[in-house]
Amino acid sequence: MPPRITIVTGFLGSGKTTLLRGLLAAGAGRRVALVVNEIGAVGFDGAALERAGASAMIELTGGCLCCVAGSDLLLAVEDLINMADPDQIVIETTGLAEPGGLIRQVRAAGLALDAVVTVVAADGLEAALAASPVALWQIQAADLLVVSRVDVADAAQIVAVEAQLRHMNPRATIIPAAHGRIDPQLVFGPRLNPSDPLPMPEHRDLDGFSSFVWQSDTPIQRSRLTALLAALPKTIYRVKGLVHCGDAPWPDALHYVAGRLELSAFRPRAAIRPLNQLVWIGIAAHALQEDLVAQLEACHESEGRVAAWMLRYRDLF
Ligand SMILES: Nc1nc2c(ncn2[C@@H]2O[C@H](COP(=O)(O)OP(=O)(O)OP(=O)(O)O)[C@@H](O)[C@H]2O)c(=O)[nH]1
Repeated sequence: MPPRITIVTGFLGSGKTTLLRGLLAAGAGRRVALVVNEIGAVGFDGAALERAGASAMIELTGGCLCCVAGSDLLLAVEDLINMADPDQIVIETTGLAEPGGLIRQVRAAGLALDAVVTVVAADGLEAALAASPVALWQIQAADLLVVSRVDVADAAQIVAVEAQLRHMNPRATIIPAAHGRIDPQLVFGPRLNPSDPLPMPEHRDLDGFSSFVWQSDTPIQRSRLTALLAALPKTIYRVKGLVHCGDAPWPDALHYVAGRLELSAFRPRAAIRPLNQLVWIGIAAHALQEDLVAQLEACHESEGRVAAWMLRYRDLF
């Protein structure tokens, strides 16, 4: 049997990867393979998704699949079938994807599309809608709307967001989720055969967003980095990656979404080099690259502290 396709979309940092990790960890009752599309030239979500139980995974980095011809996607789907013979293939879009383009590509390839699932952060809808028209198109294209971060949003906020979503897309089922913990049957059970996408306005060149990657091989002073992130201009919407801080042996996974920062210890299976790898995404982010890189370089630990850090943790490298 050819695998069935589910598209998981949602604006930058809305919780797509977290949802997938939750679904995989819960055991979807089927072999699930993943195509993960990333805007940045470096992908970070793959390792965590493989650990969560994906039967196979292909990361397509450096741009949005919806903006280019379908060959990359179709090759990835073919590869996954050869690698793992999955029952279900989930395509995780970038946060800036226009899902209509992908729906058309999947249909044109004769693949069976079960559902378009759009993730919306309960405390992030306003910022997403203000940042790009794509956020609304993603909501309108959904068969299922998963409202993430209900564990941190307050009850009134959740009710208000659900009402807004119902207004924007009356036909979609709305499912609340904390850390992606929902019954996989809710996502993989229904075969909804999504309707053909509405013709969307022109969507090109990521609608003014751009990205750059910053890498360095010197540990960072945590307080300086958090101060830098706290003072970021609003046009930088999403930062993600791994950093080694001078106060810890292990890297931290860094997630910054519209002013909200999360740093959490991440135990890698092998040493990570370069030590710091961050993707920066925002409106004309490339224009701020030089300035931000200079600020980041100034976050490095001093030579003396780097030497002490290397000595202390040398067995790990
Ligand atoms: N508390 C809480 N945090 C969440 C939840 N879902 C996602 N997050 C956090 O939100 C941030 C972004 O989550 P991701 O799952 O990486 O978002 P994404 O949509 O895959 O991000 P992009 O691929 O960059 O667009 C991370 O810091 C997550 O830990 C949730 O349900 N509860």
